[in-house]
Amino acid sequence: MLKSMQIPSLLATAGSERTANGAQASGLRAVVLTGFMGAGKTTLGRLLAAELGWEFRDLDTEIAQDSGMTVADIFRAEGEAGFRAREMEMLARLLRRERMVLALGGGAVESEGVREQLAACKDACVVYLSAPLEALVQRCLEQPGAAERPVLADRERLRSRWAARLPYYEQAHLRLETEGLSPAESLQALIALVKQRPLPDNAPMSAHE
Ligand SMILES: Nc1ncnc2c1ncn2[C@@H]1O[C@H](COP(=O)(O)OP(=O)(O)O)[C@@H](O)[C@H]1O
Ligand SMILES: O=C(O)C1=C[C@@H](OP(=O)(O)O)[C@@H](O)[C@H](O)C1
Ligand SMILES: [Mg+2]
Repeated sequence: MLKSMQIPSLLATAGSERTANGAQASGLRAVVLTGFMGAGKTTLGRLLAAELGWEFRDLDTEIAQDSGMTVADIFRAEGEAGFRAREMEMLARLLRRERMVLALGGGAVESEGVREQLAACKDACVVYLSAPLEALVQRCLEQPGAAERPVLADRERLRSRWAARLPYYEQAHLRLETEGLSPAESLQALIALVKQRPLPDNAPMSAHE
């Protein structure tokens, strides 16, 4: 179980080898980013990992490499259920790793098995990156390959999906609102947020509010 000040001490001297070792010594093995599509999990995850000197893993990328298919191809060939099963299985493999920043896919938390794994992983800190749905969609549409995002394509269901996932995102330990921020500003805010918000234990965010 994490004790207070362990996360702040991890990020206070982020970037050095000493930092990552110190974080390991304190028992924190991973930072996991969650939130809807376009929240910045992949973008900020990579930046945060570089800052910490930790490895960066992206659940979608790992699944694509493992299967030899794109995420869109998996949706087409196996349906969403097939993709969700792959997410659960890949998460179990990745959560064994140390000194890792992990970006989840936006829908991973829909699976109970994913939520259970995150809850059981007491030495990982889960951060929810939030923004209004309209801003998230806008960011996705501005990215190359927007048409390849299967969940984005199903525009009619987007708001209900987003609403259904919110309670799951809110099970994270920390939350960062990114609306109106650049990725660089979000990264600084992410570091500052974690530093300023010591947790008495690794209980979900909702337990502290
Ligand atoms: N404040 C911000 N934080 C993170 N990403 C942002 C922000 N503002 C704009 N963006 C852009 O939004 C997109 C987020 O995409 P991505 O990192 O793939 O999100 P996700 O992995 O959560 O779907 C990127 O193109 C990024 O540059
Ligand atoms: O919201 C979703 O259900 C999905 C989000 C995507 O990841 P990002 O949130 O990183 O875009 C990817 O896992 C897949 O297209 C499904
Ligand atoms: Mg992503």
